[in-house]
Amino acid sequence: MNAPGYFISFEGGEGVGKSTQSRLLGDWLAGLTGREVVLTREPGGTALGQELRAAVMHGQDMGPRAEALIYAADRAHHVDTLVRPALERGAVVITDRYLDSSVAYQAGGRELPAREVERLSRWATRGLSTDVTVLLDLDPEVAAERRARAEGKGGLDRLERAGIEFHTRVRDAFLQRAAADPERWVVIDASAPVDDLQAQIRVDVAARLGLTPVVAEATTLDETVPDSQEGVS
Ligand SMILES: Nc1ncnc2c1ncn2[C@@H]1O[C@H](COP(=O)(O)OP(=O)(O)OP(=O)(O)O)[C@@H](O)[C@H]1O
Ligand SMILES: Cc1cn([C@H]2C[C@H](O)[C@@H](COP(=O)(O)O)O2)c(=O)[nH]c1=O
Repeated sequence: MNAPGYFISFEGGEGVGKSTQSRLLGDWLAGLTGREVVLTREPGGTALGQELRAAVMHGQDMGPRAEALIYAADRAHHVDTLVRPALERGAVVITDRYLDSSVAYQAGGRELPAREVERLSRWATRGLSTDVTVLLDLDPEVAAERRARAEGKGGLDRLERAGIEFHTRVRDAFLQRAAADPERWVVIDASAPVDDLQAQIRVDVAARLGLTPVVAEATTLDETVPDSQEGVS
């Protein structure tokens, strides 16, 4: 565990519901734990990260190694300036994508060697791992339909343009990584409605972090019956 804080990531393809579920989980964990909750994302969780995001997703074409290095640079700066300081304050940090995205996209998708891609990110982050990673697993074609329906969605970015075979390799890479480390990963079938997914995510994340149902129940009771009203009939 990243004591004194908790570090949680959401992973999966584009449009699978990561930001929707991150927000809902953040609101719930703030109430449950009373801790500061920091919602962030990669790439683009910092001001420098937003510039790197624009370059890697909307800029000039580039080879897989340049792409991997830009994502790693974003991650290094994100961890140094935002994630680690927040964990040291005792916050719950929820990031929409982290290191596993690099292994899934740059190794699975772009077919760079997975060990090298992972080593690069471990070096960039000085070995900071998540406590829990939630994989929202969805058929890439279903996710693409969801994104197309989303209001205000512009044209496709560099990664979205990579094609169905690329996105199928990305999905398979996420599933393989999750299967290899079941203590860290929670795998959710993301085709269900938003509220059903959130209910399942809360149960699984609380269990992984050791936030037991007893704690959840006590929080609810405290909210329902404030101390000042105890004994009032
Ligand atoms: N369970 C769901 N069922 C149907 N639609 C959903 C579900 N969850 C999210 N959506 C919708 O799908 C779209 C993408 O959701 P969201 O932005 O949360 O996904 P994301 O994984 O963060 O996307 P991106 O990778 O593009 O940032 C939004 O329009 C959202 O309202
Ligand atoms: C962190 C990270 C991301 N990517 C890809 C995955 C997506 O195509 C975009 C990010 O956009 P989204 O709005 O968060 O879906 O970048 C990647 O290839 N490698 C990475 O390490």
